[in-house]
Amino acid sequence: MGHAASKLPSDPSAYATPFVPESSNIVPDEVTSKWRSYDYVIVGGGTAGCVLASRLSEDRGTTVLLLEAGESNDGKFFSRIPLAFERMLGSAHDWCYRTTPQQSLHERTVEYPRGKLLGGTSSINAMIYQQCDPEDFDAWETRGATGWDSNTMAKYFQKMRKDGPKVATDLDLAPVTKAFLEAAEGMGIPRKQDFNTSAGAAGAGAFYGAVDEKHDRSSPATTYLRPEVRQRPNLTIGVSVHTERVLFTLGAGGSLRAAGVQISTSRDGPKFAVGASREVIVCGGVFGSPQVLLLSGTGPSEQLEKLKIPVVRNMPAVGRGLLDHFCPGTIVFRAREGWTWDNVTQSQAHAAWALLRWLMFGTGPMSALCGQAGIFIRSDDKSLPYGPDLPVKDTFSGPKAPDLEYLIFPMGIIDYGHGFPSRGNYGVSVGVINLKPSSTGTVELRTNSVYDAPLINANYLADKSDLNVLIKAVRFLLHLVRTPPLSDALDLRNYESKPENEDYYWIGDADPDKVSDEDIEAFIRKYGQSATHPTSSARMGSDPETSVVDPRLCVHGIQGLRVVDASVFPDQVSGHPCVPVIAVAERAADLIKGVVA
Ligand SMILES: Cc1cc2nc3c(=O)[nH]c(=O)nc-3n(C[C@H](O)[C@H](O)[C@H](O)COP(=O)(O)OP(=O)(O)OC[C@H]3O[C@@H](n4cnc5c(N)ncnc54)[C@H](O)[C@@H]3O)c2cc1C
Repeated sequence: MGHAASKLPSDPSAYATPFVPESSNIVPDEVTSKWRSYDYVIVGGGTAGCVLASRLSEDRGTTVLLLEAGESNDGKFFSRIPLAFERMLGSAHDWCYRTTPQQSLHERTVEYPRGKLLGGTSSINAMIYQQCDPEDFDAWETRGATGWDSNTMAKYFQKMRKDGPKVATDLDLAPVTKAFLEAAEGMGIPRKQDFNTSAGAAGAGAFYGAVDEKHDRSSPATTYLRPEVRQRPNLTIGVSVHTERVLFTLGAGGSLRAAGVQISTSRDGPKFAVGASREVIVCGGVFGSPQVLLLSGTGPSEQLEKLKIPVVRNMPAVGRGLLDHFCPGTIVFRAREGWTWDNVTQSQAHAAWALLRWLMFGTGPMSALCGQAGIFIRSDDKSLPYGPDLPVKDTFSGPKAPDLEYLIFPMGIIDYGHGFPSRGNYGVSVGVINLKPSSTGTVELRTNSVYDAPLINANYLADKSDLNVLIKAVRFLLHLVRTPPLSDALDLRNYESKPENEDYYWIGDADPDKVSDEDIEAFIRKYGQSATHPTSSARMGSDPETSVVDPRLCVHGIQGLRVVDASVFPDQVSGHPCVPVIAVAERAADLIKGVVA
């Protein structure tokens, strides 16, 4: 039964059974029958996990246990402030993953922030609210994800508007952001009032934010798990607890069934087990979910055998097919005084005043998004100045969906937020994002412990097409920033090639008609980063060789085990993935409840 008395317990003895593990992941029925048990055990209280915990516990006769490795989101001040989300990055509430050294990036490792608290990455993200392009979901359906087409997803986008994150539609914009949108319009890119309609993502406009009426972050943790939901007697939420592995029982004819999970609060601390009479639902995110599956013996057998993990089922696709939105870092353009919001990063007095305004009135820069606006275009648009015709693969979701995004930040952001222009220097920063990459990466185990981060090889730019599309995209941006009225806001040089004393305003200072592809390529390789939207490491599909879960999100060949989070995306989305993750979890809840077939 769920534990009504103590909410958000961090001691597993409040809701689980002490357990002495053996090496096998398969446990006899006489052992599992002694465990404390819930109808559903959800592994990972992140974006998707919060949605499922809320929906599945709506029926008071159903017991649900949600297990989150991080702490509660309550009282995390910087998580609440829209403009200050980056203060959460690198904190105790970030898993602080990094990629393995990337061959294409001079062996650099790349940061991979992921939320480690209730709400998961939706508690540390930039709060951009975007449903992405309807063609994304029709492409999923075509790829074998039956039942996930755009019409179906539209119903869940609608449903989440009621109980999910609140949506702010009129957030403040800096003058330079407005100038960007006008310049884009001047180049023939249609202006968008709302990215969340059936018209799709292509166009230029200000983003809506997952921000509530008080201008606080609004996330699955603050909405689906609002206080009255947390008080439900049939819902137990365990925090600061790692799920180490799923445990299985064998049924008639050797059929495998997920029986529960093994959990702990530290590497060497005591272990506990907890049973799931109906299902274990893994919502650990794009790195956490494949890690838990691999530790449970469900993954590529040769990888598991090397780490002496007993193979429960050989599943070659676990941790394969990772897709990420890659960008050449943030490109900083020298701006003139008065157009940007640099004073928030450059002056403590200004930052303090902005914070006070946010606290007292919910207004001012702190109440606005950091990534304020987006320009979504297609790399095959012949009307736009992309420069030399470099070969690029057709990875579009459909005939209208974009494959490039320009994300506008109204201040100088150097080296991915590790620095800002000094006082008196101003900047506007742009993330140039390849939305539909061809290169795929892997998530593998480093060790056989959940306390060691997995090996994440994003494999950036392995396919030349991904490099070419970004070279074209950067050249287009260099043209765009020289278009009025944006050009009035900026103070750009026009260098033909990289200057001797390269500074953080390179490559923005490059002449778009003269800079070489090689100079742009060198910039991309030197500064390239993740746009932090990885997906597809435990893909949905019908073939167990190339996918992990079927279209009902059930793990192939195992009863009572599902995966629900960004890892199941069959392909990348042409935009920001958080809202699609929530909609996927909404539909998963209906699948589990049997409301839809
Ligand atoms: C810096 C940043 C900014 C972003 N900005 C945006 C944005 O503005 N808009 C947008 O749409 N998207 C944005 N994203 C992406 C988006 O937030 C994610 O794609 C989405 O939240 C992922 O949801 P998820 O459920 O797949 O995983 P998560 O939300 O990461 O949930 C996984 C949860 O599982 C827990 N967990 C993992 N392993 C275990 C284990 N073994 N035991 C117990 N618990 C475990 C984790 O702690 C976490 O809480 C951003 C991402 C980052 C990092």
